[in-house]
Amino acid sequence: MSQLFPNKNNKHKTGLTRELIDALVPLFEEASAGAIAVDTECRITWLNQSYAQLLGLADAEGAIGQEVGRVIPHTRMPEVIATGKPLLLDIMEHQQQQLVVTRLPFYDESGQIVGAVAFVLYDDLQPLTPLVSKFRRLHQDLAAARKALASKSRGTRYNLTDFIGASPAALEVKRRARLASGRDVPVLLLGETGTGKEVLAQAIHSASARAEKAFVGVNVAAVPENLLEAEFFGVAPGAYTGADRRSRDGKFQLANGGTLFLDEVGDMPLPMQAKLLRALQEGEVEALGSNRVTPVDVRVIAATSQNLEAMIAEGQFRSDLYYRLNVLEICIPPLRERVADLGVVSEALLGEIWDGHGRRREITDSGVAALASYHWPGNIRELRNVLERAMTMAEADELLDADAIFRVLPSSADSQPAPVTQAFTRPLARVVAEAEAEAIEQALVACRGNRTRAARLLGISRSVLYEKLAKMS
Ligand SMILES: Nc1ncnc2c1ncn2[C@@H]1O[C@H](COP(=O)(O)OP(=O)(O)OP(=O)(O)O)[C@@H](O)[C@H]1O
Repeated sequence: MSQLFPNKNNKHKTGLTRELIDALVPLFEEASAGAIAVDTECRITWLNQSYAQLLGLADAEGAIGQEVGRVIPHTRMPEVIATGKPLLLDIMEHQQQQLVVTRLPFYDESGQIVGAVAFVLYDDLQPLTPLVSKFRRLHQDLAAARKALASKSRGTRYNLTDFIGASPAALEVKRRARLASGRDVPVLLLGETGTGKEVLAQAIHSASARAEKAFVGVNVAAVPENLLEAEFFGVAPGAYTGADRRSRDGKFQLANGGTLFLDEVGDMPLPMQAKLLRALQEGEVEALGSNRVTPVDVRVIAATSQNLEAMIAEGQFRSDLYYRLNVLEICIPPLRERVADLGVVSEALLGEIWDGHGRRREITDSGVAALASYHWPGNIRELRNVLERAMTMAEADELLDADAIFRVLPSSADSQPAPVTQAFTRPLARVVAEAEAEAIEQALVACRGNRTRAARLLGISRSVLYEKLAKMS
């Protein structure tokens, strides 16, 4: 006697009997838009007339004995036969129409699969539109949430396109960052505060072979000296007496397989420098209070705004650690040295700020020129604050022009670069080169980075401008 469910070991007395099937199949057949049955070799044993019509067949008889995949290319009947499991609700494409199908396996009394039957429940998805679009929306939300979660668990928010800038200096930074992504070597990022060292570290990780693994950042300057070792190498269970006897992973273990970002590495005390060097040389760490070493595989990206070479000369930084960290060095220039980028960076930042505030603002050329008059000791972080203040202070729909910028710009007295202590007389070629570089930068600012317009303004050809820019970088 055939059944719709297996009856192995006689445990399930509820398998559908032939009588029930005989009663149910006509009911289903009548209610559905088509019905089909196949044997264990996936050959069609039965096909009703309405399904034959739906499939565009001249008659049902002609399909009997044929392999089901030849008649219905997207069928999943072979899967039902292979797994013995029903597919209760599925959407199947057939000649550009979508059919809602239910497929059930058929068993004999001994629990052997003998075939499968399928019913087309709907051949018109119109009535299901609200359900289907809700499903699609939920699906999209799920995919977006998964993506956000994955990048959060990896600890990164930025990739290389987030490092804004098109000046020769910025392009060189990006070129070196791309190089760093392709090589699994330590990187040292040098730059003043707010120049984007963390942005770049994350971008390098995101474009590297370790991208799917963790990016773990630690700001050395922010961790009290006596906690640094535990922070880096973790704590074994029971290492401390008192309340917290549990073990805790250190940043090295958390970053295993991925990237460890050591921000403000110049602030690391000498004893900790020795321990870090050992961990990097040996590729293993020992948790505090443990006598076991654990192998770790981390790629280190270190960053500092300090002059490490001067610190080495003063005995404040270990030269062996410096050479270990500085396999590939990337110097990020301060904003005042790439004023040609002020326009594009401001526009990008205004876009970001706008996302948070709901009001879009544009900056005018005179606004950008006003920004160029400032020295930007806090670099892009400071520029962001200034633009945010300018946006808040501006009248509704007011463009950010020079007036709007000067209203919020710190006074230039606070920001003048340190006086240059140079001999007054300098070689003429140098003076000319500096004047030329200044003229080019001013033209680029005036034209908001548009090189064709800048070249026209300078009265030189575009190719000569490119040549000069390449020499300047
Ligand atoms: N080139 C850039 N393009 C776009 N945004 C940038 C860029 N550089 C920095 N920023 C923005 O400026 C802020 C500071 O960047 P980040 O934290 O990477 O700087 P940092 O050099 O690591 O600073 P610090 O040394 O103070 O930690 C962030 O909001 C970042 O998004």
